[in-house]
Amino acid sequence: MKTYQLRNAILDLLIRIEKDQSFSHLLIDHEIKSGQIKQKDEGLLTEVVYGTLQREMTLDYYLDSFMDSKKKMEPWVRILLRMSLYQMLFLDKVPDHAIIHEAVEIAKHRGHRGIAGFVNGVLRNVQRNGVPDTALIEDPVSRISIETSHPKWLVARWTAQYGIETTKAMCEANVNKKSQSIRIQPLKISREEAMEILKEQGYSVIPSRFSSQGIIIEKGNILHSSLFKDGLITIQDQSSMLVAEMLDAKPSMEVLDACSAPGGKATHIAEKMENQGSIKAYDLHKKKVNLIANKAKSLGLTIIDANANDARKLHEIHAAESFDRIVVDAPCSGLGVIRGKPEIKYNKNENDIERLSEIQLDILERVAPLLKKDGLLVYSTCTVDKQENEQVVKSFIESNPDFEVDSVFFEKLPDELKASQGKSEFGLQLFPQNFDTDGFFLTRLKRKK
Ligand SMILES: C[S@@+](CC[C@H](N)C(=O)[O-])C[C@H]1O[C@@H](n2cnc3c(N)ncnc32)[C@H](O)[C@@H]1O
Repeated sequence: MKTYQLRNAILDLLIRIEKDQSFSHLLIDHEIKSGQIKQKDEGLLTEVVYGTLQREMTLDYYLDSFMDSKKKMEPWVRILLRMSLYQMLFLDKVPDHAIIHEAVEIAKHRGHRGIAGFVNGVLRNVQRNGVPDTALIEDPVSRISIETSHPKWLVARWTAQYGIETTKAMCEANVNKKSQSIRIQPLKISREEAMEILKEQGYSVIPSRFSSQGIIIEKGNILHSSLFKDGLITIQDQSSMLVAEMLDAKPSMEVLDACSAPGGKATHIAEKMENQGSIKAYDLHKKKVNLIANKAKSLGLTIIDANANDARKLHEIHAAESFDRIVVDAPCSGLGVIRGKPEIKYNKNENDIERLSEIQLDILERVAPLLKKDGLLVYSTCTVDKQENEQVVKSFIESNPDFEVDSVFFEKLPDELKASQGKSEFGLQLFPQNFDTDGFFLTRLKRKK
């Protein structure tokens, strides 16, 4: 694919993401799987699409200093300017003059000579004069907001919860790359064998410190590995692997996964149970239930029974005290996975957090009676917001005195997490800046005897 066509494809993707409010990672995966993009171009496509989205507010701040903000502009022209500027400022793969030349060509074909001239003018201006110095923004919250492209309300909220230094580190981590991680299917392959094969296939890999099944991919796109195609591994963030590690489900146990799709944690738990016992997996959305069944099938796991249902209604079909283990991997704002899904930071608001925290508590309250006495329940989210995490657990414990945060949970954590900044009496908060993981919260509750 010529670079001009590649950049046109990138522009198309960015336009679709903005117009349809689509998830970037799904569209990128779809584009790559469509076979339209050469393997050698995948890296650049992914980098420019993610990078442009990640840095959108910063790029707009720069662009607005070169343009009359009242000038009406078609949305695709701004997106073209953003992606060109992103490449000029944050990538050193292509010289500026080539980036500007291609942007002008695209503008000419999509629009007309006038637009091409405008695009040329703005980008040449940046090339000549550089961009404004954000260090001059005095208010620290506004500065972090512009420099790391996070909405101001979010920076202010995190600052109130964690302080300015942690917030700055978190926002900076969110605009930088994270390594991919995978989990082996231990009933089919050992971690050592998988790592050997991956090295032979040209990947750079290291073992995860958080799960004996985890491998971190430092270089290479795992979607192309035969291990993935053969169902020997599954893609999962290291933080998510902690859920099954901490659930401590044994073969032959009865397990409930109340919010299960697409089945990342349910399949991990089934592997830990050596595919013996039973896992009842539910998700509110019917069409997502297939994802659980397909994932289980591809990994050769048969103990997962996946069905559509509302976690808040499971007491209608399951008797009280019928499960040894329960997982509530709750629907959440996703503010911990901004690195992989940058649109989240622009689309979510404080009302969403409020609404979600009520749903999370409701799910916990309704599912909890299904746990046997002395049983364990893991509550987790992929967000860093205290209201969805610590606050939910605190409220739950206050109104359910037969449950307590299990002290053994803290003893079982990997050593470096035991001493980590995110530990509190309610559980463990992982931040994206600390261990190359997603932002993730988990805790383990025990039902007293
Ligand atoms: C964080 S995701 C779960 C991820 C999954 N545990 C995994 O590891 O692959 C939360 C899931 O909860 C589902 N959900 C939302 N509200 C629900 C409800 N009231 N009952 C059951 N599932 C719900 C969503 O459809 C979503 O798939």
